[in-house]
Amino acid sequence: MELQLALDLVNIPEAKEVVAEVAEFIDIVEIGTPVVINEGLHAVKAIKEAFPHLRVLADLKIMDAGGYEVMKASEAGADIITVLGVSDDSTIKGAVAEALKQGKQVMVDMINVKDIEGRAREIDAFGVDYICVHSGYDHQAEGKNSFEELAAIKRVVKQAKTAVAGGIKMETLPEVIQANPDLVIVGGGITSQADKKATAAQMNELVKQA
Ligand SMILES: O=C([C@H](O)CO)[C@H](O)[C@H](O)COP(=O)(O)O
Repeated sequence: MELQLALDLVNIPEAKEVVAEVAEFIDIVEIGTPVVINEGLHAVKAIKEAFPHLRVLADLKIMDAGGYEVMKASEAGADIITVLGVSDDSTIKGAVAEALKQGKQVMVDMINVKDIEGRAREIDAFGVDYICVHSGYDHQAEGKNSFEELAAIKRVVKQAKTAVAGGIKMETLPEVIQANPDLVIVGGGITSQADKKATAAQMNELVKQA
């Protein structure tokens, strides 16, 4: 099981500071959608250059032009790029084809997908690398999480790795780990803590034991 740190509410210098603090305890660093909106793909480039040993995920949440956007994120140094599960099949297939060409990986974010099992089964057949269930900020504000959805994709996904994101904290991490995803994604659960390094270290220990 691996741990991904999501950076959402920072600029490039702040992102570098946080990653420097926790780098030894994470496998993947995510340049979150708000960071890409504010800073562009420069943020991906800056983090990859500063931390070449870490895999960098560009959370573009691609909805259209899958091949082109995967190409641009790849040029910036992203190792993994996100595409939305609600997007057209052709968008996901285009993203996968381009990622294969570039030696990169595609993660499908299932945010707001209604038929999680059915869509995960379809998307798994497209050859994506990760399928991620995700409670976004707006869902989290309504007290929701994606833990049941994780169990649902675990039932049907045969080829892709499974991932879970959205509001995961130290207190909820054991429940998440029990469902046995391949990748756990944590943003605020680390970045909002006074001691980010200690929190990332504890989370890493739990994740690696699983
Ligand atoms: O993808 C995310 C969200 O939609 C904002 O772009 C976050 O990276 C993801 O939810 C993980 O962050 P936390 O919910 O703070 O753990």
